[in-house]
Amino acid sequence: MIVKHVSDIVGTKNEVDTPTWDSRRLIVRSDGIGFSLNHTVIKPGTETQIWYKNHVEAVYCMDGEGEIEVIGGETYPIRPGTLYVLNGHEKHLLRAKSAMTMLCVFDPPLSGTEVHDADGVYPIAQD
Ligand SMILES: CC(=O)NCC[C@H](N)C(=O)O
Repeated sequence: MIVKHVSDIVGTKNEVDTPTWDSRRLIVRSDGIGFSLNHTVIKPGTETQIWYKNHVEAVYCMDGEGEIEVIGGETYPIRPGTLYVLNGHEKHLLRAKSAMTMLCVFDPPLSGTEVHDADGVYPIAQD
């Protein structure tokens, strides 16, 4: 059994704070359970280009408002209760009108320290 509190993660290498989002990696690859889970805050007034070509990500919005634009596709509003799953590895733009608190699940799991590369991609974790 694994029990953690987000305060155990804040300020460690498994909190990744970028100009557009702050991600607390609650469950990581080394936990050995086959997926990872982040508590992520998307900063208000930001836009982030993302492409999880190596992962499937499920995102559940718990607070805040914004939108996701699939590049070459549709734009969907995000509000508390919205779930989206990037099961087609869609390139997208994530925009936050207000601070959005998101629960993010990744398969395969993140090692915990990943940041986006220039294309918005995370590598496949090796450690
Ligand atoms: C919702 C989203 O994709 N945010 C970008 C950060 C990422 N999900 C993470 O928490 O590592």
